Amino acid sequence: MTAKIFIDGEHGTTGLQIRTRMADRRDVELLSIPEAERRNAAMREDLLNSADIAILCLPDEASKEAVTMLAGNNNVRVIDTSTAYRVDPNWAYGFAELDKAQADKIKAARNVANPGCYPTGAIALLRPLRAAGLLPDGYPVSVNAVSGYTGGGKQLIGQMEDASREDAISANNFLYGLTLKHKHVPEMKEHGLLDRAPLFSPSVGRFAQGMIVQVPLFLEDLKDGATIESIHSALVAHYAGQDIVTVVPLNESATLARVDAEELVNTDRMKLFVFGAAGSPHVNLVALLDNLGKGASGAAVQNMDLMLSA
Ligand SMILES: NC(=O)C1=CN([C@@H]2O[C@H](COP(=O)(O)OP(=O)(O)OC[C@H]3O[C@@H](n4cnc5c(N)ncnc54)[C@H](OP(=O)(O)O)[C@@H]3O)[C@@H](O)[C@H]2O)C=CC1
Ligand SMILES: CC(=O)N[C@@H](CCC(=O)OP(=O)(O)O)C(=O)O
Repeated sequence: MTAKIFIDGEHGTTGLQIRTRMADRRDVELLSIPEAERRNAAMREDLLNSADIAILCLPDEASKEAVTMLAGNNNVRVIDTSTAYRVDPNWAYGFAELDKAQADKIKAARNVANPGCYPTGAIALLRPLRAAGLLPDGYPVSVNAVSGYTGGGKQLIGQMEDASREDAISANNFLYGLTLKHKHVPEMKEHGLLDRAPLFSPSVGRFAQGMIVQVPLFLEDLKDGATIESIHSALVAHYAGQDIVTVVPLNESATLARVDAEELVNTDRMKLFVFGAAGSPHVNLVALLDNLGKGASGAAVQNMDLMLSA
């Protein structure tokens, strides 16, 4: 039996990429809304309630509205790509590699909150170190990141690509979130198992897709005896047995002169690096991903596949 999938927001950036990923699939039937009707609430409600899985690719408020439209219908499972439910205990967090039990939680879940792009990188780096006891309580975590401009959806894409717009952005690289209150901070804290909110500073570059997330650490403030090798080993052990998140060997990362934010564009994978010289007091943890791949649409399709495999 083919599963019926409705992508609410299918004509937006994340929705379109999910549609593209499903284009050749015979095991799913895509229910579709014409672009001109994308905000037609009655049509959306009808399609949402006709699906086996609804994938919400909408702003937070519209996602909440969609969930309300599904109230009382126990037949529809939901994957939400917005920020609305990512720290809600009633929703499974859609990062399958979070720990050994998470993929099964997603398989069995009625509602799945797809992770944010930046948190995917940050949590991937931090959670294994917290779980292994290497990152002590109270450690002041900083997360610095750069995203391709598609991370800001249709609005930012227009501002970056159409110089004739009144609100066009001419910068090639800019910092934002300057109040340090980005909507992804609670999610990083919760699923990174942190006891203090991380200091998160995001930025955007003039490239469409791609992302680098950095977490610099001072070894002398970690658990006694923590080294670049023990940190790397904790990541390797955590991600053993799957092929979506790769931990780059230390001898390989030691030879690199640079990390290209676009290296994994149009893939659904993520690479993790541990940089630093032997004997140095500092390490820099780095996650490399496509903000629209493992950071959004690729993860949504991975979660859908897990749910369909239940
Ligand atoms: N882009 C990325 O890298 C990532 C995005 N996300 C999340 O995915 C969600 C979608 O983002 P993104 O695809 O980037 O955004 P876009 O703005 O590109 O697309 C959103 C789509 O939703 C539609 N929409 C907006 N409001 C409503 C509404 N009330 N009813 C029906 N449709 C509506 C928009 O229509 P219209 O054109 O009329 O505005 C548009 O088609 C957001 O929650 C975002 O935070 C998550 C991870 C990464
Ligand atoms: C470059 C850019 O603007 N990025 C977005 C985050 C993109 C994303 O991950 O969306 P979610 O919030 O749904 O996770 C931002 O900082 O608001």
